[in-house]
Amino acid sequence: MTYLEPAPIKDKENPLESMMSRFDAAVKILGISDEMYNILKVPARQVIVGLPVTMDNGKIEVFEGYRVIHSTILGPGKGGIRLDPDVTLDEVRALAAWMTWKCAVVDIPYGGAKGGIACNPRNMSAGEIERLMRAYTLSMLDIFGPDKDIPAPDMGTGPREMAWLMDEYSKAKGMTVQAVVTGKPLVLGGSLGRTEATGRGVMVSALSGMEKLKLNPYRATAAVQGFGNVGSHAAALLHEKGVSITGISDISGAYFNDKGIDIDKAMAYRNANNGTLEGFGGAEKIDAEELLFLPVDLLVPAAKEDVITKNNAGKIQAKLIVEGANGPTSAKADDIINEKGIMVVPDILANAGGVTVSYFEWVQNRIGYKWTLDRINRRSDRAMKDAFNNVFDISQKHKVPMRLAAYILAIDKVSSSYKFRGGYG
Ligand SMILES: NC(=O)C1=CN([C@@H]2O[C@H](COP(=O)(O)OP(=O)(O)OC[C@H]3O[C@@H](n4cnc5c(N)ncnc54)[C@H](OP(=O)(O)O)[C@@H]3O)[C@@H](O)[C@H]2O)C=CC1
Ligand SMILES: O=C(O)CCC(=O)C(=O)O
Repeated sequence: MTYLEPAPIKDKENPLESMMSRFDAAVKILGISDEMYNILKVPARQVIVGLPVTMDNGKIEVFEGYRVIHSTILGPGKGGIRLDPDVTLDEVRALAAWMTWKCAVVDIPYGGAKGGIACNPRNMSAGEIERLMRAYTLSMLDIFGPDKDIPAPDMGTGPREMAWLMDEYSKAKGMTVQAVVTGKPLVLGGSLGRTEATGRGVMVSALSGMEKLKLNPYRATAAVQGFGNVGSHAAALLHEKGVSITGISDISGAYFNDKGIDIDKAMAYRNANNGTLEGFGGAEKIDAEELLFLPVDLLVPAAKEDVITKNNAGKIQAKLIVEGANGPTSAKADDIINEKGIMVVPDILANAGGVTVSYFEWVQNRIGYKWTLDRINRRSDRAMKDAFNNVFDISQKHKVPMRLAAYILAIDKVSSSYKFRGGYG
């Protein structure tokens, strides 16, 4: 085959390599042409910007920001913005491609995009973050747009940052443009249910997986890595469905209680404690990585990518892994996990509840109407359940794990849409 070479990769387990390795495997099963392979592989647009920001001490610091639009074949680019010191262009490229596949898996009319700024929001004041977000938005004025590319929250960002983005974009355009961004505060056109949406989709995926494995949620135990937007809501909603959450973690470490952790208490503690679980008294503090190896039925990695690797996958005891984070399992760990017979509901399916409700937010902004929470939850639960069943059926048909099945579904959909549209230039 005459495939374009991927960008040089220093770290052998980086997320772009992991994404490409699954993409390659699915492409082989689908028998996609070399030309289509290259069309789907190379991002449609990659933007790198320098962002000078006046810090509180009066000095100017320059941050590097990225936006990658992987594909607009199914619709406008869609994907969150990440603030994290580890952000790199390769990471954003992988995350953007995952958005393309994710939107195709849950059947929403979007392409895939992602943004990131290399910075440490934990060490920045609200004012510094606001100036950074506004600078980023101004530098992306020609990229963003309700019909072009619609950002949303990801690690390190939430409704507050989306409000600043909407405001800056709207001022530059001379009118209020709600639909340019999703995950906004409710008063600015945010949607009911968006805050919990990703965690809720994780819960629906976990219950669907448990059903296939004949695990009773009322007798099941779970460990959740990451206690931010995705992890904390996933833990709370699983707890509500009867699952005993025996392990949780954030950057401060991991916390274990074999009788089950009171998740409401943990959330209240974190909210009152500057966003961290440090010092949480409802559980014993254990080594952070040990959380992955706890004797639980369900493991939900909901922090960041490449936490499950070839070096530690062998120690996982869970029967079911539901990926709340994007790319938490490196491609090199897949075989080990598959050999152990662990069922994995992959990221591009399991965490798609967030973008699904983002899509509902965008629809509501465009029709100028608000839906009830009940309507939103029913529709997103159904979208998640349908997507789970579609992926499960493909995995049975091709006798492949759920991850590969999800890529097959997505790549088939995007490539056939491209063929119908034509216009190869
Ligand atoms: N927000 C969304 O709607 C969606 C998010 N995702 C993905 O889910 C993941 C989490 O995102 P989100 O919840 O929004 O991000 P948040 O920033 O809200 O939360 C991230 C959480 O992970 C914790 N964390 C970071 N590094 C580690 C580590 N090494 N070990 C344990 N915990 C760690 C953070 O701890 P601390 O707070 O102490 O820093 C925090 O609790 C990301 O992969 C994101 O791409 C996917 C789909 C949608
Ligand atoms: O809500 C969205 O539009 C995107 C969320 C996101 O970044 C993701 O699913 O990884």
